[in-house]
Amino acid sequence: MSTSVPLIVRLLASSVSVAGRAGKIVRDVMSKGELGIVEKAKDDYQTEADRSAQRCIIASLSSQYPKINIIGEEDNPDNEGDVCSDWLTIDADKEVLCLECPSELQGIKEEDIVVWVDPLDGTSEYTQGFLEHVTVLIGISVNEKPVAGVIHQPYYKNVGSENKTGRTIWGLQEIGVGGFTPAPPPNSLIITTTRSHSNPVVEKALQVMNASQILRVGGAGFKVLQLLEGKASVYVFASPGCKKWDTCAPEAILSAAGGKLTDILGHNYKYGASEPRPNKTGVLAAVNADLHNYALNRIPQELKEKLANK
Ligand SMILES: Nc1ncnc2c1ncn2[C@@H]1O[C@H](COP(=O)(O)O)[C@@H](O)[C@H]1OP(=O)(O)O
Ligand SMILES: [Mg+2]
Ligand SMILES: [Mg+2]
Ligand SMILES: [Mg+2]
Repeated sequence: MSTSVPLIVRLLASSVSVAGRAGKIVRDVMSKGELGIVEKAKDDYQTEADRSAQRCIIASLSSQYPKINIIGEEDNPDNEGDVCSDWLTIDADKEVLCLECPSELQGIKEEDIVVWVDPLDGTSEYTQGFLEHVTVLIGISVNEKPVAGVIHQPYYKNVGSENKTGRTIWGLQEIGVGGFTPAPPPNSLIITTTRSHSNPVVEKALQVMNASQILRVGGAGFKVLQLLEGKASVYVFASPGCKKWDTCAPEAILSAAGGKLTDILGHNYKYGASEPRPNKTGVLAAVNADLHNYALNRIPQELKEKLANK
């Protein structure tokens, strides 16, 4: 791959390709039927697909970009078993390689980059058969800010080309987004939120929204896709359950599309390598600032303080 292409663009193009390869591993594990489910903690599962997809992504990216700090959700899967040679993916998406590089990212070096990998977002839904909710997330942050990202949806049904399963959405700050058709938010207020990690505080933050509909689906990636495609207006999750790998890629793509992802108090998360992994103060996201503002102002101060002081 020509190194005349700026690093951040090459890395995004590599991430698009390897996310697709990881998505195939996710499908292959499911079709083999041996999920190898491990309960890491209460309501927190990991399957062979999570482990193998992460090994594929981290081995592929670190072989090409050895000085980038890559942080994955699954603890040290590379210590368990090797990486199959046909998982190693070093090609790069041709369309993305042609993208312009944002001016402020031209001189970025590998040491400036932290990549947050969620090899399988929506593990609960994966084990329960809600396969459309499953995504592979690769978030690229520079100096603690999410600047680019990939959401791959392994089970997306491409209408018209039945044999091609899956799609890959990407975003690059200042340049834009690709891999899908953006759509405006719905006419009435539709909220998207968790289906597998709710609690009374999460429910309270939903009630105050005065929404016409509440969609309960799995995965941070899938919810942000709903915002981008106009299926929901706001993503509200007043819980510390999500981690940096859940939100880095979705935030980068949403921001590149003109949207906003913050915590429940309206503050931005930082994505430096030393940041605490949990997003302690929840997730609030919308495809434009007006909807984000509306939702932020609907949440009562005491609920914000409850989350902030947990
Ligand atoms: N309480 C929790 N324990 C573990 N993971 C959580 C929890 N809450 C949220 N997550 C992670 O954030 C994602 C979005 O949350 P939800 O699906 O509940 O809306 C989940 O798919 C899961 O990611 P993952 O599936 O990668 O472990
Ligand atoms: Mg998990
Ligand atoms: Mg996740
Ligand atoms: Mg995961």
